[in-house]
Amino acid sequence: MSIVRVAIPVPIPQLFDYTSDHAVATDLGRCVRVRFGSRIETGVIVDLPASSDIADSRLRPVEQILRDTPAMSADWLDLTRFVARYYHAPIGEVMALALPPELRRATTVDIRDDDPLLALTPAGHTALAEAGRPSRARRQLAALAEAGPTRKSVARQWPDGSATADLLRRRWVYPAAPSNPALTPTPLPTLTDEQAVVLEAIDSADAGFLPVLLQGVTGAGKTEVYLRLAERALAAGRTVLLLVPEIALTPQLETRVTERFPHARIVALHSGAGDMARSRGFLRALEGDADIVLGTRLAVFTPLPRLGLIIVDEEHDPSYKQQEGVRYSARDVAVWRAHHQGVPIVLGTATPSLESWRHAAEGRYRHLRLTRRAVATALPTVRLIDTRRARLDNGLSKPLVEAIAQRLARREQSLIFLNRRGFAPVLACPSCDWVSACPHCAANRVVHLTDRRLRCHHCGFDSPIPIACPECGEQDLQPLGRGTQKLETHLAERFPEARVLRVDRDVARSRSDWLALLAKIHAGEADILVGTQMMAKGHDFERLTLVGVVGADAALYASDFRAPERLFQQLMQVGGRAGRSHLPGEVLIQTEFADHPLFQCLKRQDADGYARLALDERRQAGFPPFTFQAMLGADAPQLEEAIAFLQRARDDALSDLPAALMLYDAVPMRMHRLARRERAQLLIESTERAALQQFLGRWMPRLYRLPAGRELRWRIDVDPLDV
Ligand SMILES: Nc1ncnc2c1ncn2[C@@H]1O[C@H](COP(=O)(O)OP(=O)(O)OP(=O)(O)O)[C@@H](O)[C@H]1O
Ligand SMILES: [Zn+2]
Repeated sequence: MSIVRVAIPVPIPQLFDYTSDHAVATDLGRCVRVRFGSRIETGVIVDLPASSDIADSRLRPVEQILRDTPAMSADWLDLTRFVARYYHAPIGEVMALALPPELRRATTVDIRDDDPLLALTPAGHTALAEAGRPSRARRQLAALAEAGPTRKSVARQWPDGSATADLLRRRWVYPAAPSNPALTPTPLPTLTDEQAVVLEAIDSADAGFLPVLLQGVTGAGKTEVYLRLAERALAAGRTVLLLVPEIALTPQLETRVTERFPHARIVALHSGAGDMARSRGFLRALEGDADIVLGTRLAVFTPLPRLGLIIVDEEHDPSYKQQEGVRYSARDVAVWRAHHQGVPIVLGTATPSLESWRHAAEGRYRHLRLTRRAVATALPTVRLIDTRRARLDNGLSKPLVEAIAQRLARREQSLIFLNRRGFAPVLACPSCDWVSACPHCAANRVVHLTDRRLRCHHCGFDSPIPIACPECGEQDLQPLGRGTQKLETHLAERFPEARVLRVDRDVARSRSDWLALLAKIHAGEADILVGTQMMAKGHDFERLTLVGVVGADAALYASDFRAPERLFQQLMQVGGRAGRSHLPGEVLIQTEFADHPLFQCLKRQDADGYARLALDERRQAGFPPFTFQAMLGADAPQLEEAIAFLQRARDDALSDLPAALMLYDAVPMRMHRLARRERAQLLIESTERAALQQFLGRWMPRLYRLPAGRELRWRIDVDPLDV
């Protein structure tokens, strides 16, 4: 009988011991079914210790070790352990997050939904030419070379057929795509001088961990650099992990990658894919049956034997940070993973996060740049329209209206960026104090005119728009402010001849909606686009030459210290959609604060200038990246209860607080009520990351033992984004 130590997806930060009569060393990393309380759970075997602290008589036997699926590799176990340690999350919860749903449910996943043709890789041909020790694998390889591309099921029937999996593992053979004449690689574009320099710099670097910040202006051709790097990794028989911030960006990228590498095995993983597809992709990667894994944040947990390169596109994007459950940053985890496996990682962006920019400036990351666009001869010109002086007609200034009219006349596209969906952010009564507040959140409900409802964008609660004020009966309720629906209506009235298309989460509800919208825009079936940040990223529309920005000022003076950084990144990105091809682009930004340094940097499109400026401010204020933070959050039906818990946590911390640490007061969160729960926070700050980590390591176990009401929930967020 042996002891099996298991990580189980429960919110308790410990591992659990079971016994097994037949566990063997190769079961390490395997999924296992165990009884936990009265339930059966799927866990992962993380250790096979010689003994347990718990008496044998009290240990339960495992129900079943799932040997049909391969064990998780040691690398993968290290990865999840690191995430649990760094983010102070229970290891079982990290594994539950990292494992795909069907594995957690222990359903069988058939990853072989086809029976591929096997063919020799260049490495296979080399191996064949070398006079190696005769082995089953080499005999099978020779047979395959002789026969030409052969179905896997057929090759398995040959005398040395059992070595087929071995050949795949060694990358001597690969599943050739079906003989489809369309599947020839697209011709390579000639690299720009700057692209060539960047590739040279990464190539000439020693093999091993190499973090690169690739700062390239919008339209500089960063994707081409990624593809060339991937090509090299594939040629060396290594795999590539490519992360993107949004599901919306995966189809386009997948197409580009497939066109470039028609014979590579590409796995796309994102939350929009079904459970089964995700599970299949994960297992294929685990079994070494994927060359390129492409996906959003969660894909960072894909097991990848022979990992050779990691790319994080739009590294500054806040969606890399998970905001619930295990609050990890996929970008930061990716950097750790590259370091752990000793491979290069490329963080690409036009507007680096201040964290990454500082790492680069101080030499920890290699800073490579693309300063010119690949196709277009110039970056768009940026003009600021001072709305204190201009008269606005329905929120639009004269220069912006004229610029749109010009584009219409030239049959080019315009994009008006307004990062607020709905018709108006609030409905108000002119006669009394009534506003369309959400009864469950500390927020107003948004007027949605298309389906005539008031909807909370935080908890989803909605109801029909009232005909009269619920408080005083006034009939003339006023929608205040402006969202994309209202802007769309105005633009359609102002330009009756134009085809106006709104692109936000209300119209693009599903992935297929999105794809349909994108296809429409590409086909030139829209003249004026009204879009939220969904439109800001990554897209490349040939005839889009004007970007107008309205209603962006609020972020300048928001209480979140990161709001201006995000605004700058967003506006640079959305502006970067203009004039990417052969037509020159123009960006018009309406603002009341045209003299603000942020807008001045935008006007010059000076991401470095902005980074210096913002970092100076952060240094003076003692904010990250000059300090390191963790946030203890608590929520409960009553605010007092949440605060009281944090207060107890704070008192506990004070007994053990190192000098480098600073503890703030327990306070209500900025949005103190969400979905009927009151929320409070306690911020911990340190000038040294290690000191913060050590403290959290001691403090967290004590937090689990603090008295707390049944309704109270708490969580820790390391490197929080919203403070
Ligand atoms: N060397 C090249 N020769 C010709 N065209 C190129 C070259 N490199 C890139 N392109 C083209 O330039 C356009 C912009 O490239 P890409 O989309 O990779 O830019 P990007 O740097 O990722 O921009 P963004 O950050 O704005 O998304 C694309 O249409 C791409 O096909
Ligand atoms: Zn709500």
